[in-house]
Amino acid sequence: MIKTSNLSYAYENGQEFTFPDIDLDPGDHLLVIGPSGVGKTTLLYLMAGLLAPLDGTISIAGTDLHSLALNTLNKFRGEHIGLIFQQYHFIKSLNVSDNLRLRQSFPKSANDKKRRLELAERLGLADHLHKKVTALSQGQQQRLSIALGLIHRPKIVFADEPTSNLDDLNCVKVIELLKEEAEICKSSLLIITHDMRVMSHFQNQVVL
Ligand SMILES: Nc1ncnc2c1ncn2[C@@H]1O[C@H](COP(=O)(O)OP(=O)(O)OP(=O)(O)O)[C@@H](O)[C@H]1O
Repeated sequence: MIKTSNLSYAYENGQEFTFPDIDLDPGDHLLVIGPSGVGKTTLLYLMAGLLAPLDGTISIAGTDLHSLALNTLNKFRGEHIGLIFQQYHFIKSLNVSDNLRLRQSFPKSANDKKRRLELAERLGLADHLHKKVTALSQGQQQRLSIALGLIHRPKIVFADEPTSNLDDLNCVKVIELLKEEAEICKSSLLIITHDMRVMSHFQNQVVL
């Protein structure tokens, strides 16, 4: 499902990174761990096609990501990849429900209310659907970010520190939800973390 080969990246200031090869089958889970600043988020952005590699290749479901034209790449990402960002990407003028509905409508038009309610229920957001996103607590915003990454049932889920703002109870809930969703959708799951609470739940780990 995901295969990287000889990946490297350089920021404009000349800071360079080389990454170990990753080979993840459909339904597999992988944790990418390592100290702050080692390039974990950079690797995730490369695999999601948000950054272009200096060298090397990334293949997702047999498609060479960086051979795609920008429009096709955006459509491919929207359809197949679920991104759970460390920094939230919400439309601040919309409420929780409308943020989820907007994500459902891209790239294909879909308005699956049942799915929104089910996911909101499982993430403890059901009572907050009509709140502005700016009125949510940090933990609620993180759970909304997770819901936005999963709402369209992507084949691959990339999650960057999905539990960092969560208490122990919600941390376990989120890990279980990510695993359950991955199981139901046969999705591959790649999580970046340095949260010790997450590490014990996944055997397959790569250290950067
Ligand atoms: N847009 C950018 N321009 C220049 N340097 C950057 C940029 N983004 C990140 N970096 C630098 O690249 C390095 C790797 O950043 P990255 O966010 O990938 O690390 P990380 O392992 O995910 O860190 P953390 O665990 O703290 O989130 C850091 O030194 C960071 O300052």
